[in-house]
Amino acid sequence: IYRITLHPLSKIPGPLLNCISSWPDFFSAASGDRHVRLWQLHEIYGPTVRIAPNRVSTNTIAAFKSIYDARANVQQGPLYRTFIASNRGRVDLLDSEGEVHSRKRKIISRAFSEKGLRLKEDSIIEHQNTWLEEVTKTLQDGGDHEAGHMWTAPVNMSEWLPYLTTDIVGEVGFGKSFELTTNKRFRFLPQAFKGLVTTNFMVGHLPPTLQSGLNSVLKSPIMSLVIPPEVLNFDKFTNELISERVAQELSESPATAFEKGNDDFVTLFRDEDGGLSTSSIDEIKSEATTLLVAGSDTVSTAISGLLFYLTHNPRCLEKLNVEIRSRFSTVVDIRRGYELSGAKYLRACIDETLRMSPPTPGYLGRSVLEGGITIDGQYFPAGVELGAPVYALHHNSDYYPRPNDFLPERWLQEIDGKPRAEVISQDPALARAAFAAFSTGRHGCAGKEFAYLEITLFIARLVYQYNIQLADDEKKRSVGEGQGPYGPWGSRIRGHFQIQDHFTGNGYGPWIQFRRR
Ligand code: HEM
Repeated sequence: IYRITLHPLSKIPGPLLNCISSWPDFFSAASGDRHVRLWQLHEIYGPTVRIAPNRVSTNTIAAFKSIYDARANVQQGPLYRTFIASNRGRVDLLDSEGEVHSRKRKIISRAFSEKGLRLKEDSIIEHQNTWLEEVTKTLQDGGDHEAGHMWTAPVNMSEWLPYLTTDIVGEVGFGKSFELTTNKRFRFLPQAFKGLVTTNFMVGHLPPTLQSGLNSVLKSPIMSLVIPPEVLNFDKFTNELISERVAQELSESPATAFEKGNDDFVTLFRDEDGGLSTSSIDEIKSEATTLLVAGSDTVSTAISGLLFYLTHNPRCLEKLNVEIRSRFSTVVDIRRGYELSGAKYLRACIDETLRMSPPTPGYLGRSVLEGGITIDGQYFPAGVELGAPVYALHHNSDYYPRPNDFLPERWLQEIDGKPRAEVISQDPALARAAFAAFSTGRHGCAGKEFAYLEITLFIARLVYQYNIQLADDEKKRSVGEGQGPYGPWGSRIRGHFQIQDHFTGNGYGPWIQFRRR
């Protein structure tokens, strides 16, 4: 009764069950569809909704800016304590606060600086070339180069792209390619990432009393009896990976390492004297898990989504083909620089994909600190959890007219030489302001520029060299799409790439075929 009468959040609208118990939000998180459920709640209850006794969701730009502002009076919410627990009590960049966070962030940001990106470009391209060679090796049954029938067999992007993005993050982050693309040995990794985030996401949404109990269990060795084998293998894998890389690093003087252009996370964590102390090594281990997951899962979901939307919207694919094929005269020229950053339609397609099916689609909760915070004119006291869920913001029709249509044009000032206003009633500045795919503020994505580079190079080099199409097999064509008129509200549109929200989001498909131009 207290929770719906005298509680400081009692005036905030929301379903009665959510206001009195944390279980409905837990079940929503466990289902993988919490992002859609939050969108539904905003459609019903308006911009501010109480989604659990002590948890509020908002879907306005002002709230998004205030909650995630670098100086906002908040800290990472309870979910992040579960991340710490499952990382054996070690605190990493994503879970840390204050000075610890600033120091870690400074180190990790060096990897994604202008110089860092320049150093990594060759490696990204090399991995993408290997991947393309591998997935285009098998022609469809009856395929015959001579006869001009050269479509490859359909390839499941959400199975194959994680191999590529894991290879890339391994190479640039830890100086070691895992070679998932060409070798089956480490192909358990993407499943392990998924298992780990899904478990953490569920535990992190249990009612508070149960959660703190389970967090202690997560830290204890007894967990190794119940943790799925691929997650245990992952733990062993990161420990061995870092130990091996550290031994190699220590065999080189700091000057040699930097001269050789080593700028992975191991080199970056050297202290001012060039040493690598035991605490730094422990710190690298704690960062490894986050970086491997944050840097691979997200990018593969983004590229899968983009291939889904391009093959479902032939008009957009055609425009993109024309843009890329007319800007470059050879694939070798497709690198960072003026021509690639001038490919505005490509960037608009990427942003529209990240809007429609964001790889981190959900509610990134923040706990209000002593002194409280005012959001959209409303005061929230210390202890309340606040968040502006990415998917709900991205489908808010006040900011994005026709929110379920894939319209890259909404991001452009000029469309085919005509002022944008004549083509679509979308203010690109408003679209930009409500864009939350990478979040913002102190914990905003550290790898944003790296992610754009990876996706841009991949798509530009792909469409320059290949024609692509959705699998011609009826069953495979529908993988990844919405469920049609009988599916749940918010998941019905066939042309909408569906994702599951487990903190990072995963999709299924699309199955794509390639044909060399
Ligand atoms: C399309 C791709 C990506 C998307 C949509 C994305 C999105 C995000 C979001 C929303 C956050 C904030 C999470 C939170 O507040 O809980 C975040 C944080 C982070 N991301 Fe990304 N990310 C992407 C790619 C990458 C890549 C490629 C890397 C690195 C290789 C990376 C590294 C990080 C790190 C280290 C953080 C934590 C930052 C901090 O807490 O200070 N991300 N990302």
